[in-house]
Amino acid sequence: MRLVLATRRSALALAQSRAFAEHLKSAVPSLVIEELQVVTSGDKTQDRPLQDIGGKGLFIKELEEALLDGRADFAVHSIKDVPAEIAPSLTLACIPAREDPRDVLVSRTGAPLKALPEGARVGTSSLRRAVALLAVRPDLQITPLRGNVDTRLRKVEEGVVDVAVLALAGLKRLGLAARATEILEPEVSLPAIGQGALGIECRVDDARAHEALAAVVHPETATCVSAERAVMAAVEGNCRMPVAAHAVRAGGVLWLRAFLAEPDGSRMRTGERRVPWPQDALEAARCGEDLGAELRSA
Ligand SMILES: NCc1[nH]cc(CCC(=O)O)c1CC(=O)O
Repeated sequence: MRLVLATRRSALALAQSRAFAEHLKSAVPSLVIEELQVVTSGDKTQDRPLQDIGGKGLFIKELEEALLDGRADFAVHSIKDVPAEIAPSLTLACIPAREDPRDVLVSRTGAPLKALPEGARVGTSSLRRAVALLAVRPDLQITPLRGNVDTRLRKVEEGVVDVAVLALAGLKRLGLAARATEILEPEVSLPAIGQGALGIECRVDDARAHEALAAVVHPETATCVSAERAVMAAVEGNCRMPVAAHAVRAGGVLWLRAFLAEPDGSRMRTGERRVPWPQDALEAARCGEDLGAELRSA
């Protein structure tokens, strides 16, 4: 069987798409995977904060078009970039095992968060990361920092910022984990919804793709991501609201933590749920919906 994989062209997108393709091929040896590289709207506007560009799904729209017009059979996304609602004839058929979901600091001097000098410039365009770090270190100066992982690392080296906040998963996939100077535990920086996980999207009615992708579904990750994404849907999360949700399996329990704040970082409210491990993704989603509704109305 032959399937065409659609991917963005950034170094990170190619690394994770190719690693996923290898993983899928080892699970389904008869599979031949071809790669289709697609440029998305999100890739064309590296210099502006995403929340100013507006619009959801900036990193997936053109990939979805390739699926809809049959140029590709499945698309590999960082599920963090996939909005709550996707095109009706498309589905997230597969969530494979998650990479480390934590954020990290890359600081030029190597100083950890606690030891950064007063007023240090922290590069991040993520409202979630800004809110989390300012809660611990209100003196820090948050500076917008977008672009691919290598661009952001370079801005630290050049001294444009003193420190950048990145996803450890992205660094690991690029073989750059050694650049992290501090891992931020979820207690300090609660990961983004779906961080570290991939989402594989295909046509609802494509039985061949579904059958192949089923071989690499990771049920535990899928359950956690389902709970996290339900928080996003319930708070009607858009890029202007700092929002985080992170679920883990702790023995027989799903432990879901989340926060929501106003766009200016004020009124940060946090919440959590510990429920018996859900039977399926739907039950996990109900838990996330419930927590999201609580945060929204708080
Ligand atoms: N915001 C962009 C983005 N989307 C996905 C990742 C990599 C981490 C992941 O796969 O969740 C990154 C980079 C980052 O946040 O540093």
